[in-house]
Amino acid sequence: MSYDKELAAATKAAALAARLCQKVQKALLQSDVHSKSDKSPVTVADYGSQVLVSFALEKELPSMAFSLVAEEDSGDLRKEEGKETLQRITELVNDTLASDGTYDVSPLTEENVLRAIDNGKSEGGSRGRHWVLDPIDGTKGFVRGDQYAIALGLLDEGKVVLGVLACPNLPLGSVNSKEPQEKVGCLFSAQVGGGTYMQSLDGSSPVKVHVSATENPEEASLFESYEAAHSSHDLSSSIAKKLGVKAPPVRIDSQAKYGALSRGDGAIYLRFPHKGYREKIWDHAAGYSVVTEAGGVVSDAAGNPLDFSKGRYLDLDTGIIVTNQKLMPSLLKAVKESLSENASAL
Ligand SMILES: Nc1ncnc2c1ncn2[C@@H]1O[C@H](COP(=O)(O)O)[C@@H](O)[C@H]1OP(=O)(O)O
Ligand SMILES: [Mg+2]
Repeated sequence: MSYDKELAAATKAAALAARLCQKVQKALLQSDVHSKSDKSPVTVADYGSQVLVSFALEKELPSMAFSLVAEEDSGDLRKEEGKETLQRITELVNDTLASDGTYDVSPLTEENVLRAIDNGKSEGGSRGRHWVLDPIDGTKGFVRGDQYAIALGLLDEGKVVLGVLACPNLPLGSVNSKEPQEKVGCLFSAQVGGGTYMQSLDGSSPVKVHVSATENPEEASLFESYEAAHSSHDLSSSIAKKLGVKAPPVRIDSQAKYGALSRGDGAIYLRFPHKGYREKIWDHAAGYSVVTEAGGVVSDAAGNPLDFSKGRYLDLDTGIIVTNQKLMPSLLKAVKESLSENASAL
């Protein structure tokens, strides 16, 4: 089965949302120290991105039954204290739609905006089709001026069948390059059985990408979260040592890690959240599709495949590990040993 139409729609939707996020991040980084500590720009961009994805998907695929599992809901915006934020989101969404020019529509009202956000309330599950969206994945990176992603996947009968990752700050060349890179802004897209493609966010033609083919951990570079609060750096350091990985870990925010891995910038991604954290499907669905279609393998720490059919959360054994097919057996062995030796690292 082909998901060409859905993939084209998802690509348009994510690229449109990325424009809005870029606008907000630029203003945020130019603002003074006082307003940098203000959390509202990221809130406005988060909601705004969700509105544009929801709006664009409905416009592009009017005949598809619409279900969206997304991170934000409109509860806070419907309260008195959310009024000003709602106004700012509505303005930003309308500005982005007008400057983009793809959709010739009259400006959205605040009620349209609230409804578009609430489209994201679906619970997902193992039946039918569900879009899965993280409107800004990696909010900490977004605020710091680093990496973040707009991550959109599609589930069909509980399986991820396509994924799009818009990474506005990811260089088109390797993240390991020592040369300064002028071109930034990548969009990765994948559908089941169709491979993974990367294009520049400003619209170059897509090129097919593959994960690294290395069988030698000494040559492999390893990705992990920038934020130590999101994933145990101690545990990944112990795993890297066991495997014989030589290079220091590369720390990147968001699902941009999956994108960079899918084109072979690194060969391993380790994610070990601290005890009690529950992974959400929108934090992995798009990245999972992009990496697996590029030839990679994604599993939990026990080697089980990820199950996206259980609703908004992933039920996992401990962590998420990603690499190529050849390295997976030795990676799993190192993960199991390190987990039993360092259980307290989580
Ligand atoms: N305590 C936590 N442990 C693990 N992940 C977290 C935690 N808090 C937030 N996250 C989520 O981790 C993801 C990004 O992590 P990283 O950049 O480290 O890969 C984001 O989805 C982020 O949420 P959000 O999407 O709201 O930023
Ligand atoms: Mg996220």
